[in-house]
Amino acid sequence: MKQVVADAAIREVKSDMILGLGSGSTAALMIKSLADEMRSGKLQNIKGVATSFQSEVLALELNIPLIDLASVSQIDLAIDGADEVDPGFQLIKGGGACHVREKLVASKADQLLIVVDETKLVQNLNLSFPLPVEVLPNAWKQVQEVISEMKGSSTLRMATKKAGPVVTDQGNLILDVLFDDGINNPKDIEMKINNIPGVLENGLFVDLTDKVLVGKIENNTPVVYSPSRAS
Ligand SMILES: O=C(CO)[C@H](O)[C@H](O)COP(=O)(O)O
Repeated sequence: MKQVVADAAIREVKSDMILGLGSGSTAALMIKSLADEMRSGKLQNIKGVATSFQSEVLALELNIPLIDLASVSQIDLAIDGADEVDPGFQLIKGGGACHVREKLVASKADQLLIVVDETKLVQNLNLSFPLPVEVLPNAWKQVQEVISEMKGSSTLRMATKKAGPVVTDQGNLILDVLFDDGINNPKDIEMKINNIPGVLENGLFVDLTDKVLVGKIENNTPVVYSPSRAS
């Protein structure tokens, strides 16, 4: 499912574009498909803007030319994965702890294209997938206390192949937050969390997404569709 949706995303790319290169497993497949199209000459003069150390390393390995976020005034198209997508195309991202740069790139892009498999579509955000919140290392406990006053329970994200917490590309920590009733007003929660001292950014992407491509299995065959945004 991820491969077909990654391939479908590349069909939206045109030569001479500056592209935001997302993070995560679906975005990684998209970056590989992009490299294939560039190698075959079907896409020319593409420049990528990485959203993470992961996408930067992959693009370098695949000889996709990169430019720094600070040196571009505008990005034509950003393609990225997501952890949850609601019917209004509001998102939770940051399962890979990359949401700070992902949001910077998405905000600078003319178009944000999200690539997911069907399991990521939800009616209400945050009922099962916790909202990632990037916090300064010495502020995590204090932020956790404020979030609990907002009726959110949070856990410090721990690394799996390192003792101790996950450290982001910016050198910060991640709190994964679940609200008792999920998130019904993403715009409000996004602002309230970002207003807590010590918070750098959270994984709510509000009113940024232009199009979603969804991969699903139909009659044992992976297919892609693009749902309409609910108003
Ligand atoms: O936001 C992200 C990383 O911070 C990813 O895009 C998100 O976690 C989806 O990843 P995957 O395609 O592996 O399911």
